[in-house]
Amino acid sequence: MTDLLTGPHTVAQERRLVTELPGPRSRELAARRAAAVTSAVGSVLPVYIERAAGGVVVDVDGNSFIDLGSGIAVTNVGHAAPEVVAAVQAQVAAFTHTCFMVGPYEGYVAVAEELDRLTPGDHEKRTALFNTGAEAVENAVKVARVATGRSAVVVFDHAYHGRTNLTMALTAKNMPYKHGFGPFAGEVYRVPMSYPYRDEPGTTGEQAAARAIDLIETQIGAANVAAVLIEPIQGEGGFVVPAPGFLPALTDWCRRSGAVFIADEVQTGFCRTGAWFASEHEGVVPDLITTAKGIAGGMPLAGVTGRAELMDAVHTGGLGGTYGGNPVSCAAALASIRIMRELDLNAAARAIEATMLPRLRALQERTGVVGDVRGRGAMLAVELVEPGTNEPDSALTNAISKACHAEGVITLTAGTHSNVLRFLPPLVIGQDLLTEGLDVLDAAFDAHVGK
Ligand SMILES: Cc1ncc(COP(=O)(O)O)c(CNCCCC(=O)O)c1O
Repeated sequence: MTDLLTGPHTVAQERRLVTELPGPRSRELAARRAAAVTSAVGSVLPVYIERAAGGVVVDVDGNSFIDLGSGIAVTNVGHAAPEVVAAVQAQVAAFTHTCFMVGPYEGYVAVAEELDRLTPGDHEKRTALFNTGAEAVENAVKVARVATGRSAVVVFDHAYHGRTNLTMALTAKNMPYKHGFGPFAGEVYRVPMSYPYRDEPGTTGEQAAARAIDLIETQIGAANVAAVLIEPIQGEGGFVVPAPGFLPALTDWCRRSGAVFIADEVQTGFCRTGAWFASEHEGVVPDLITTAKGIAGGMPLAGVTGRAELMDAVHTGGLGGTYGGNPVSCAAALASIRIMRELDLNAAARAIEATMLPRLRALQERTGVVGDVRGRGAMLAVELVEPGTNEPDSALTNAISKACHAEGVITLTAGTHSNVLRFLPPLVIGQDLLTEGLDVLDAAFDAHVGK
């Protein structure tokens, strides 16, 4: 566990509340927001942020929060990591944008070399860079369709892949992501996920895969499948870790049927789960892999990396976009990857798991409302249910999450039934700060369970 980030913190690594929440300046900003920003965009916290570093976020009224959300699995290297800041400052002063499709630059190539090197598999790879996870997923599907000449895309229950038209079609949960935004893109087919907590007890990964494959073969036709797209650990769907054997069985089927296996590692990538990519935990080598979030220390960057013969099957000019692989984001990514390597943030994520899992399991023992504890590395979750049942308890989940916010700890929820508390701390968070955050979580459970 690294206590020291990558240089002196610009913000004290402490939880400290100095006003009521929200404080006066946050309240002023909330009033301005109501008059300027659509209510269609929500926010989890009632406060407005002024600065952040390491594992701490400070609001405009001087309140310091322990961050167990990392801006939804983005600031893996910590907020405002000094090396990232320095790299961004140098690049932004050199040039901010040329459009790689107009005037190419080394940073894009260097990030592509890193992604080709770091992603699973020792085959020849190629990369294309974009801005957001949804954009990466959209383009991975484009590549798979051109490379196979097929159109069907197979996705899973509880999946989340983005908010664009195609990625809404790929995403499972209706509210808030899809409701009212149809019609959605066609040729998208959903099959059951391996969800050990909610599957028939004892269902193996192989059995769950056979269930999905039977539906693919009987209702879609293997020869029509361009891609099977899956998150190795489902993120917004509730940190669902498939049973061992599920992912390898799906990749084997893809190899046999000529479909492209796409791993969506937007949320699981870049040391988050204790490996560079979550696919590695089961020895899975994706044909294509999408990345974003943790790649660039908070700067917007996303990528599709995959087998050279698949990526290069697309005609020149078929992939691109104005900002894809922005040079400032690429500089941030190269600095972030250097931090991950030099600080061994894979080991840091595994150390976070070793600290957190016993505490989460103790909550399960003590409270009777934790139906499941799951995840890998620093991507962990508890699924909350009514005592003695597996009935989702979204109200309790929301109450506990908000109670943590009120005590200066940022937590996030997830799940198809909104009954999952998920934890995504920066991988560089100090042990003491993490432990203090878990103490606040314990107290929130005590204050709300059984009430
Ligand atoms: C696996 C996986 N694929 C794709 C995406 C989409 O990435 P973008 O960068 O948000 O487009 C995500 C983004 N997850 C957080 C969405 C938050 C929200 O919009 O409410 C993901 O987790």
